Amino acid sequence: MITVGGFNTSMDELIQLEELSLGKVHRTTGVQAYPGGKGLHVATGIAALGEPVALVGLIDRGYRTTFEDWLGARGVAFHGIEIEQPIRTCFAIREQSGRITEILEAGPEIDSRIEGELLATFRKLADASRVAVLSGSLPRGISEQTYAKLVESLGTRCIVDASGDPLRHAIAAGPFMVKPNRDEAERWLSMPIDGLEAAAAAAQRMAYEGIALVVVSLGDQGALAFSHGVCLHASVEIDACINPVGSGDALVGGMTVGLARDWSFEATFRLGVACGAANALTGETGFFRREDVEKLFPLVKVRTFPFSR
Ligand SMILES: O=P(O)(O)OC[C@@]1(O)O[C@H](CO)[C@@H](O)[C@@H]1O
Repeated sequence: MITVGGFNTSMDELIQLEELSLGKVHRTTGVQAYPGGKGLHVATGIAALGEPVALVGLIDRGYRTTFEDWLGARGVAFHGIEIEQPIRTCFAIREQSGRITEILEAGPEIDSRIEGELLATFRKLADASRVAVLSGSLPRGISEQTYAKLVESLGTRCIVDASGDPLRHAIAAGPFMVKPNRDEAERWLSMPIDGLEAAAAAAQRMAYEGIALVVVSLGDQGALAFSHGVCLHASVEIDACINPVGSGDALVGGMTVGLARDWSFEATFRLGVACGAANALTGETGFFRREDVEKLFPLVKVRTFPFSR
């Protein structure tokens, strides 16, 4: 089994507009709402590839049935820790041009009792798993060291996809894999990442902190992966980018499956990049079709990135 900690669950609203102009009144051309949060997308991606997966996250009474039904239908065992306050809403505004603007609510503040339940549930499941994933922002009220402490205390290989201080602390704790995007890697390095060379340098520096596998996702430039002195670049062309929100989560889901199956570095990375691209082919946020992944997998161009510093 694989366990995903996607503690700060959300309802994701995808709002479609002709064009966004700051300070103006807008009328929508479409609105869709989906259960969301980075960890939830990672878990549904893992399930879509056929691996048993559990997701641990917050839930409120109003949305419990929606989440359980939605996740159950996708093959994810949901361990929702119930809170009194509503879970957060995250908005993605998609303009006709395809440009996307995200507005993310911080979410409810939780107390020590809920934190205890959340972490105990995650630890128990993760300890019995082949791989554990910690993904997304932490709920307010939880220490920024939480991911780091979990990484240190678990006997399972851990993958962390986070940002800011939770990422910084987690990197210092030495998880098996981290997957920052360009912005997150820039914040960690306090330096701009203006191309593949700089992304490779960032990945190498993270790896030197004691991380076996570092992947930096770079949007339409693909992704770079660094492991045991080898740097790979991978990308794949797709016909139309419909909704790229959640592509990083899909990449993490695919790589988690590759790791759980003990695939090679190259095959694991290829699967991750195929999943990330497949995610952009559907309108639903953080969702891909397995058949798209199967079509894209052989088309992903993976090459050794000539890099030495
Ligand atoms: O605040 P977090 O957890 O870091 O990110 C939340 C979020 O942007 O991540 C997903 C897309 O990757 C969406 O479900 C959600 O809106």
